[in-house]
Amino acid sequence: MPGRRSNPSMELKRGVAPDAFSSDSERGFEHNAQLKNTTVKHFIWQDVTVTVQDRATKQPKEILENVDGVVLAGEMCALMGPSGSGKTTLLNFLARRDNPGADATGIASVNGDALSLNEFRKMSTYVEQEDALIGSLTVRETMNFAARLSNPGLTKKDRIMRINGLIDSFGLRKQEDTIIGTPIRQGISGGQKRRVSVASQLITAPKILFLDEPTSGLDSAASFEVVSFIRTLAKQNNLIVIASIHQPSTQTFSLFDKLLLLSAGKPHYFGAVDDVVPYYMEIDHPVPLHMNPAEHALELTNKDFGSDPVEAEEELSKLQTAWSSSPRAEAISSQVTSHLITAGEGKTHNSKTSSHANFVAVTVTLVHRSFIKSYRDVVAYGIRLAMYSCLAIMSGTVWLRLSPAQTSIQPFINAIFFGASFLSFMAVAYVPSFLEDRLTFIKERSNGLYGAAAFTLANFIIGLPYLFGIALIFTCISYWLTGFHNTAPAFFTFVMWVFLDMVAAESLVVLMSSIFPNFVVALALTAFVNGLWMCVGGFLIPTPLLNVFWKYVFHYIDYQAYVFQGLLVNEFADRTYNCDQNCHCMYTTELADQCMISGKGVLATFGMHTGQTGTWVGILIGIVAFYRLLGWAVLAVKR
Ligand SMILES: Nc1ncnc2c1ncn2[C@@H]1O[C@H](COP(=O)(O)OP(=O)(O)OP(=O)(O)O)[C@@H](O)[C@H]1O
Repeated sequence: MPGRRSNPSMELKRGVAPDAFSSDSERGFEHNAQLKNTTVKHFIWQDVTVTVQDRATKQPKEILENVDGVVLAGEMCALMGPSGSGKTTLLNFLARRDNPGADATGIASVNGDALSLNEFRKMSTYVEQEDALIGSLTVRETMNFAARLSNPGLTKKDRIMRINGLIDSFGLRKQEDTIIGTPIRQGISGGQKRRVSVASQLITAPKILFLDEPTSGLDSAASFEVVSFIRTLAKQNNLIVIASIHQPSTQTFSLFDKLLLLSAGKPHYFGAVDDVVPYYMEIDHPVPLHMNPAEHALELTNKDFGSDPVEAEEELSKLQTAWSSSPRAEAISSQVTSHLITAGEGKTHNSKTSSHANFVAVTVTLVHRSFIKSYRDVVAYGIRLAMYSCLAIMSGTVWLRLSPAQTSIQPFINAIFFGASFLSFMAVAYVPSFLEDRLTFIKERSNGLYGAAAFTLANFIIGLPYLFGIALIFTCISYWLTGFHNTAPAFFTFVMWVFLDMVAAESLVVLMSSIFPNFVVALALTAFVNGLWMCVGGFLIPTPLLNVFWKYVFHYIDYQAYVFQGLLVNEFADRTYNCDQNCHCMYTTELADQCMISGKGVLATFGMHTGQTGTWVGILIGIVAFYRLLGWAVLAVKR
């Protein structure tokens, strides 16, 4: 119907919910058949109580007390309450997400069934408050990767159909090829980002949708728009939506069907949004004329800023008693109980068609996604490539065209040490990029998309070609400028050592940032550890002189030491250097009578011998594997 096509955002600004103005075909719902919920009739929770240990008194403290609720298919329920009232705690309980340090009791059931976590995860999804989107991907790519990660078994045709349906349903057609946005590249708006977040979670066709503050950070027009799109989809497909929400405008509030109002962990209202005004009338706290009922409810339950805390506490207690003793609360309680009793007649069956995420397919998808990110996002590798190129030019021009004379021996050694340790040191530039990827991983793992193994493997694989490229460019620039051993095998051996050095340095960054996922801490500790490796690596103090503690505890596990040794052997093993005109030799070797110094003799002063390159490469690969495996274990265990 081309004549009727309307611009959703314009309509929304005029305050019309999307379902009121556009047909299914216009908004892409004909592609969304898979979203239809035909199995889940209701979602119920009863007597939900969550206890934590009070930090001050060390006594158990209830942060949620006997909360009940029921949401039927096609309904949207808002969780509201002042800050700290327990909204997130309840949402986490309902969505069966971990809340470390909290003990929870109560029932949360789908059609009255106690589903296994696996079954429940398949039919529900949780959209976090903060968007876990990758800034350098376009809207369509984001949806595509979400589909591939959550449902690797889906055919390409089905995947494209689902994506098209959701892109249309969420009014993102015009932005489908726009990137989400990075700190240096403008992308889509905040409201559109929220829509992409929700849409990408819906690709798994969940029947129950949990949203943690879907409108946070948005202005009221954008909030209304986001909630409208969700409502339309929920109504069209009979989905259950439960969303915590802060201070909705009257318009946004009216898009919800039900409200659960909490204060200090206790219920203050549960029921239809339309009944909020009558309820407050019944308890003698009528909503003032022209006032937003949501605002009124929040004002009554928020006593944080009252002048008299004791009076405020009493007032709150009266309001809570008014609710718990009201016939409405009783009706809800019996409705919940009756739903639970009648359950079991029609057991829930998971209608989702997705197969279990296949490890190889998921890893390939993650590598593909990281690849796009790595070439579009200069922070990931672009800046580092530029930095290492500058470093190579600097190193090559500082140690410029060293002659094969004995006076060049020390500068050669210095150039090797500088190259090996500074390259390792500068790997800290990878910390921000890894922390960003880790955050995406944490959020996607919480939604059951993939685990630490796939993430670790993909992260390792995607780094290799870039690190090899950096090693090659660094060597190409600096190798001949400095005048290192001029043979092809020596050149490629140099590339290999620089590459292995960078792989090990990046693995260390991954390990440190996994243990301490904080930018400053990870950066400081990685720099500290690299500083330690520099000290005990054999250059600043020859290994034979290093005291036993540092030698036996750290030197042998120092990846920089193997790189330094490898590069020294590569440079000196097959070269000779001229002594001065008077045949005074700085190093006495077997070639002294020819007024020359053998490179092997130089190595001997460092306590090094040739013929061990293979062993050192093996050890270095072992260290890389150790860092990566430990990093994987940390990610797997730490939640
Ligand atoms: N694991 C925990 N250990 C100790 N206290 C906790 C824990 N989880 C939540 N709390 C406390 O319980 C209370 C409710 O927290 P919750 O995050 O659910 O509130 P909220 O309504 O979502 O708040 P906001 O709107 O500010 O996000 C807060 O006082 C919080 O500090």
